[in-house]
Amino acid sequence: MGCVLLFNRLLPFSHRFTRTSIGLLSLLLSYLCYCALFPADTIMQKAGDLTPSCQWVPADGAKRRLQKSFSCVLPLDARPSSVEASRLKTDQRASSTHNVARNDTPSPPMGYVKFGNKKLPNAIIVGVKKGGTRAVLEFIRIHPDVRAAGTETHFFDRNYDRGLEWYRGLMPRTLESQITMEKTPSYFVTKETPHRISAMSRDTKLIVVVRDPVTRAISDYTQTLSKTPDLPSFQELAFRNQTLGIVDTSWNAIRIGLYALHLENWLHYFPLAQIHFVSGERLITDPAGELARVQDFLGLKRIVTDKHFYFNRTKGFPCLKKPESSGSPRCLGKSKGRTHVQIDRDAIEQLRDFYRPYNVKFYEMVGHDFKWE
Ligand SMILES: Nc1ncnc2c1ncn2[C@@H]1O[C@H](COP(=O)(O)OS(=O)(=O)O)[C@@H](OP(=O)(O)O)[C@H]1O
Repeated sequence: MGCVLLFNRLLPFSHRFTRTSIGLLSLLLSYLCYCALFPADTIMQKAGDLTPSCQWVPADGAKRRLQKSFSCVLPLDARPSSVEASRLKTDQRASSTHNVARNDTPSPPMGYVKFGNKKLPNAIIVGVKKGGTRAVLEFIRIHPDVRAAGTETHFFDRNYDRGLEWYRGLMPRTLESQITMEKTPSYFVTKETPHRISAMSRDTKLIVVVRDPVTRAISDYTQTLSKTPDLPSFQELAFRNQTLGIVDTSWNAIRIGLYALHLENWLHYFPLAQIHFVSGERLITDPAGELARVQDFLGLKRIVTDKHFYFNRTKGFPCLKKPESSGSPRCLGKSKGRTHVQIDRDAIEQLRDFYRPYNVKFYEMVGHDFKWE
């Protein structure tokens, strides 16, 4: 400060005047460059932008408008839970201090900054339909190091032609330390999927939630019936000839349960160690135990524990406890944990006999007895 005063005294007035002019001129030039480089709409999200990639911003002050546009578009499962909300706040703090953004697009210097990058998934829940895949995804995404696409992408079975960049666009933004996940249960039974996932990355970790194939088939049928009330009976679809006990393996609800056959296809592309099997039954009786194994498999610290769950008697299933920060207890939606259609005992016994050799083979392949009897 002293130096500046001394310098000012020593300099003649005209010099100071020139120096001030140069200073003002350079300030003006910097401002003009800034406006040219970052026009308003690269900083402020357009009000009409309804793409799912719109950034979620915590509701404080002027940012509330953006949150509104987000919640209008995304399905409930895709919205960040209040746990995720507080996590995102932490993420944002972390990335602003470390200046993490190694983005595909240049980061805006201020305003509504998007943090992290959209990455291709490191781990995918590939099946099985009606196994409990939604429960696993919703439970694991409580973990601060996991972020997940809310909806099923069906990239590797129905949307493969759209390309990997389309797929990446569906993913949430993550920091370097966070794992990206998605779940699409039909992958497990789609022939092309293992090859396609391994072409994306041979390091992708795979999770399969398996459940007694007979119960799974009934659950599958119950779901289809809820959408198509004039469906033929379960027995009519499950058997070519029920008297002779000939099962119709072309019916998807039956075919999906032939786990050993589908797994064989996956093992051509992935080592068994890269596939983790969750027991759909234990997921209901001991969610914390199953989640501990999932976290170990993903190389995560065991943060999701029994403290996060309570058994909801009305629903008859484990639900998520009220997070510490805010929000309310969360159970999965009505389509999860439905009352099943009643199927006669004989048909069930016939299906048990049918699946037994496939189940035994599956237990041998994965080295675990799931005890579906
Ligand atoms: N905590 C909790 N809450 C509710 N439901 C739970 C839970 N854990 C596992 N399940 C079982 O998940 C079954 C649905 O499986 P998916 O999520 O894989 O179904 S889907 O393929 O995505 O349609 C669903 O099947 P149904 O009972 O036949 O409806 C449930 O049994």
